[in-house]
Amino acid sequence: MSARDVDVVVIGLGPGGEYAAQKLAEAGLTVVGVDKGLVGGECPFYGCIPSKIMIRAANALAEARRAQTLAGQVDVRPDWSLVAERIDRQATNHWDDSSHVERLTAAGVEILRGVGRLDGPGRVIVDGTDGSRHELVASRGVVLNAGTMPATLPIEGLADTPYWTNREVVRVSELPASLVVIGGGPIGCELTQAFTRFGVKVTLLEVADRILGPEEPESAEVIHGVLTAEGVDVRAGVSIKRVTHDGAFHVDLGDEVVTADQLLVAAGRRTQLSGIGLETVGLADDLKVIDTDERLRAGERLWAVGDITGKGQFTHISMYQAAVAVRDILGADGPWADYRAVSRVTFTDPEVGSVGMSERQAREAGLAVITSVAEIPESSRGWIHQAGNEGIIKLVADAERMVLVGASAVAPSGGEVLGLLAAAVHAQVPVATLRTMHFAYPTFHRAIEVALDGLDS
Ligand SMILES: Cc1cc2nc3c(=O)[nH]c(=O)nc-3n(C[C@H](O)[C@H](O)[C@H](O)COP(=O)(O)OP(=O)(O)OC[C@H]3O[C@@H](n4cnc5c(N)ncnc54)[C@H](O)[C@@H]3O)c2cc1C
Ligand SMILES: NC(=O)c1ccc[n+]([C@@H]2O[C@H](COP(=O)([O-])OP(=O)(O)OC[C@H]3O[C@@H](n4cnc5c(N)ncnc54)[C@H](O)[C@@H]3O)[C@@H](O)[C@H]2O)c1
Repeated sequence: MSARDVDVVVIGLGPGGEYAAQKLAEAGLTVVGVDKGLVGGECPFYGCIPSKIMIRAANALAEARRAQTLAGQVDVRPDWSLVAERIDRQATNHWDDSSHVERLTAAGVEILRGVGRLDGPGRVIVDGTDGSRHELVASRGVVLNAGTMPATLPIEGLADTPYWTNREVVRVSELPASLVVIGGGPIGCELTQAFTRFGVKVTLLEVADRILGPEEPESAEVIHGVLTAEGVDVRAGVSIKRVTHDGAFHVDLGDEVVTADQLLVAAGRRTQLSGIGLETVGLADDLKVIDTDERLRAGERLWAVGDITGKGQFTHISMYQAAVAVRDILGADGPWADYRAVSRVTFTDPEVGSVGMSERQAREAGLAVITSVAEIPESSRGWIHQAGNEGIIKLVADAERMVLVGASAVAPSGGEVLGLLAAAVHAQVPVATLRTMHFAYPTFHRAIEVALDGLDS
């Protein structure tokens, strides 16, 4: 078969690949997008969107329960079928990617369904799911957006059990009475709280000495406390020896066995780069993460975007990087990638928003660090809010330049409060300037003013 000439091939149409393919086609380039699964990737079908629909519903239940202490009796009878139906019909269209395909096709992107692999600089072979085979030569180059899969854990017995990952949990139509969650990262914490609020008895197992390891210890402490108060059995520092299944799951912790109806493994992600032909473009064939420069270039006529770049496994990172790669491919003059002020939100309640460096990272970077923490319940808005007012604002400043290099906002709508702090870190606004701001009364973000005051002490 003779190779076909195109301008760009995008392998993997997750959020970043989808964005790049659409923008490049709209700019007039000949673009072929390749995906072996659902066009749109993890976020719309198995990640952000379905999980946030669960969380929205679970938070509505929590607010209804809080109403009892603030406003009067409420009869709360959770009904998961509303959540399952919303995910199935509204969010994923029964896990059908037609709307994503139509959007790309309308922009002029040709979609090939199948496995794509590199076959030299600018060259791609696609083994189509329909048995077809395509050889493509991309004159501008290839954008790689191969994304991640749930990590598999080498725990004895686990692989022989029908455990859930994020792929299965988004399809749950009936809730179990009890659930063990392995992994206290964002997925584990978000889903633990959502299921708990729907009445599931959840045990959360974390191997590290605390949940939400990369976040500030103060943030993790708030979430640990909230989950525990809601009835979750949170165990940090555990070592799982073995898992068995006989209708129920039995998780052996050495000195104790935890039993539940279902098991969710949310212990990180793994890239899927083996067999993708990295060695044909001069890269090692066993890479777990692909190194990129500030233009997202990974090699000759090769750009890499998204989870595979190791710069943060977030939809907004993937799309940010895709925009940078598109600028480079179209010959623009930047701006190029800058990761100083990456923001992220774990959508527990309270939400954990953070931006830039943690205190630990700032110290490890050798900065002259000063920090300050303000308590949300002690703010006027926190006091008014009462039930569900847990949270903190933590600021991390470089004392030499007196600018914020990192911050956390753990609060009701903490992800929204974070916006102000993200702008401050991104634009390196002097602390002195932030202190002259008007902080509307009584908002949650007004607690930032208190934390700014604390930076002197
Ligand atoms: C439960 C959960 C909740 C999450 N919540 C959030 C959130 O709230 N906010 C947030 O920012 N992020 C969230 N994330 C993370 C987010 O989903 C990912 O960071 C995001 O999808 C970006 O991934 P990506 O662009 O690298 O590619 P992915 O979305 O992983 O997509 C990669 C695509 O590449 C395809 N592919 C792979 N290899 C090949 C190949 N060789 N040939 C052809 N196709 C291939 C796959 O089929 C897939 O469609 C969540 C993730 C999970 C699992
Ligand atoms: N709101 C968001 O933006 C959001 C939500 C969910 C996921 N995500 C993205 O998806 C990624 C994957 O999420 P995740 O929570 O699966 O991964 P993670 O890597 O962030 O956390 C996994 C957790 O599992 C623990 N773990 C690993 N092995 C274990 C074992 N054997 N026993 C017990 N605990 C174990 C780790 O110590 C860690 O705390 C995240 O890093 C994040 O970037 C983002």
